[in-house]
Amino acid sequence: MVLCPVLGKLLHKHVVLASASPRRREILSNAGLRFEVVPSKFKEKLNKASFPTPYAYAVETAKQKALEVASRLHQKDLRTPDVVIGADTIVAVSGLILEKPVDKQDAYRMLSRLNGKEHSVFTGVAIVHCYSKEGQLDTEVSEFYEETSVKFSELSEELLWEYIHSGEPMDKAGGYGIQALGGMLVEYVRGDFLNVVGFPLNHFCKKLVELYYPPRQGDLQRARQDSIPPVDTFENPRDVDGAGCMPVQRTAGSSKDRAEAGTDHQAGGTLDTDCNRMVGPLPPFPASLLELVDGFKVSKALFTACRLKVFDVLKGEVPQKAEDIASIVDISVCGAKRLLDVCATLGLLERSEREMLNASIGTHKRMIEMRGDGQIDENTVLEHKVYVLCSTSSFRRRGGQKTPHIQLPMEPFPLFQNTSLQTREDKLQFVGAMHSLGKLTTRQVVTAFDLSPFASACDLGGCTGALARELSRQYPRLKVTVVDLPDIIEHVFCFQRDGPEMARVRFQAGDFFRDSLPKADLYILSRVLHDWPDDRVQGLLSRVSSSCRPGAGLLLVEAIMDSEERKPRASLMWSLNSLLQTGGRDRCVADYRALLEQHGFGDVQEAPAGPGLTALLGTRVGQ
Ligand SMILES: Cc1cn([C@@H]2O[C@H](COP(=O)(O)OP(=O)(O)OP(=O)(O)O)[C@@H](O)[C@H]2O)c(=O)[nH]c1=O
Repeated sequence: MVLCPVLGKLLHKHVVLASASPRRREILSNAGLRFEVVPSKFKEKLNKASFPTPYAYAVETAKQKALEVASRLHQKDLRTPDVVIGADTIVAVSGLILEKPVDKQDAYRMLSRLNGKEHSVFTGVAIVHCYSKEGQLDTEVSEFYEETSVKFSELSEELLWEYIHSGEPMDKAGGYGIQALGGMLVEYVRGDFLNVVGFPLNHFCKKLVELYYPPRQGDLQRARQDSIPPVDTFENPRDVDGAGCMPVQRTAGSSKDRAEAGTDHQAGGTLDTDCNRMVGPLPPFPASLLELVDGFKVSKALFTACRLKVFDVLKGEVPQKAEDIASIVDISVCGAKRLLDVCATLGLLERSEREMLNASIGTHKRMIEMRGDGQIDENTVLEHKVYVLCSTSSFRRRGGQKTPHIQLPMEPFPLFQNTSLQTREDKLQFVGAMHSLGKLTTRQVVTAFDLSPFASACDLGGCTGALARELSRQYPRLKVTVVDLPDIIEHVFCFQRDGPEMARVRFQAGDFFRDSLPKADLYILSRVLHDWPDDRVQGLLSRVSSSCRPGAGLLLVEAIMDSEERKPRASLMWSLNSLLQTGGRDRCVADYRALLEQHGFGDVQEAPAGPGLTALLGTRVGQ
């Protein structure tokens, strides 16, 4: 159903309907929108004569209603909503604007004017997005109106009075309610019926599409004027979590469990009767695609090594140590080791013991240097933000000091403070990339161990909830809390479609280094620790450990290197990446085991968790 994802955009937002109209409430809740009702106190007394058209008046009134509620909630209750919806319905006939009648005589005057004539019903709507910036309310208002033509039959005086005495006209614009007794007065309607009732739902959905899925150039030509455009700009609906399309072959589980697990009509595979988990074929892992995606990092590493003149340093026959190379080319030892590791894996350098030898790239070096030396516009050729980060300067010591480690801002993870992730589009692209990457291995990660003994889980740094959704799907009794930075949680609605399994998933915006952690039986740190240097990892694990009761679990998932000698290329590239972005580093299994044990987790088990990933599960021992 195409409309669902549009309203789904508001799913994880605090939406307020600034209206006392029971009709508006019904129309929107019937459509599946979740919202709070806070009637507006704005007095509908704008000077009608000052508006060029009746609909301009309705739109302005709708806007003022919504803004009044937004600022009241912000000031008094200190709970700034994300979105406030305001609406105003008026009837326009022969240049006159009719609102709600003040008494029966007024209703009679209105109905008499409409008698036997065609009139217009306008509803103005304002969608106000609210942001709290340093205690101040900031708003972005989107507004529109819808017009519907309504024709009344010739009605007798007796009928009009009978209708007025029914009481129905009193709280309705123009003095009638088309959805009830007033329907008998109407000969025909041209346009959106719900617009007359009080809320133009169809236009509202189109507006949301416009706001949340701005059309791309090509789409504009394809989209028909009167249609709701396709809404899968971010993801193909088939690809949206919970929208798997393989038929279910069920072997066990009550219908309640199935409903809770969201397996009906949705996920592929079968239920494993032992632990209620879904089993079944996994989609193929796009290894070669990922290699292509990472291709730019490989060439960037090569260019960087060229520009730093690493190959010149190594052109003699004498092998050199990473420490010496670092000193000659003036980069940190840590950065040099990783860069040299990558070069060795790429066959650009030969390694002997802990030293490096030049390989045979000499004759091609000029060409490589030219390509890597400003001839390519990094921003235009490869619009990947990490690419820009991987510049030579990132490897250089800051301020000429001999620091043992590259210094980068790390308080907190500078995700959206990063200059390359400033616009909403950039952020969405980044969060989308993390979401898609995470989704590739969620099934393997959550089934690496049987997690059914746990009743609650907390996925720290769980991003858009891809893993949480799979956990909930696989373990129908598990309640999952996802903790991530507000900048990420804000975008969850773009990537998560509502579904039964999401009913047991909760999102908590916060910084896991600082804010208190939710209580849970199982904590998960999936592909988190490699992003951080040792002191931060120690701090985080100690916080997790003190939140755990004895018997609680800690699941670590990482692209763990086999050993110092056998490092898969992907791990090395990630290692370089996390060094440049957050100062993190890769660790081997023994390192992670030691970390778990040091923080009170025993009985550490190890299992593969998808291509290149290893999962470690430790159990908190008694204090
Ligand atoms: C023509 C027509 C109107 N209405 C109702 O008329 C009120 C308009 O007044 P409003 O000022 O836009 O809204 P309100 O009810 O005062 O609520 P609020 O949004 O708080 O100002 C709304 O209720 C509408 O449904 C019907 O129920 N059926 C109809 O056929």
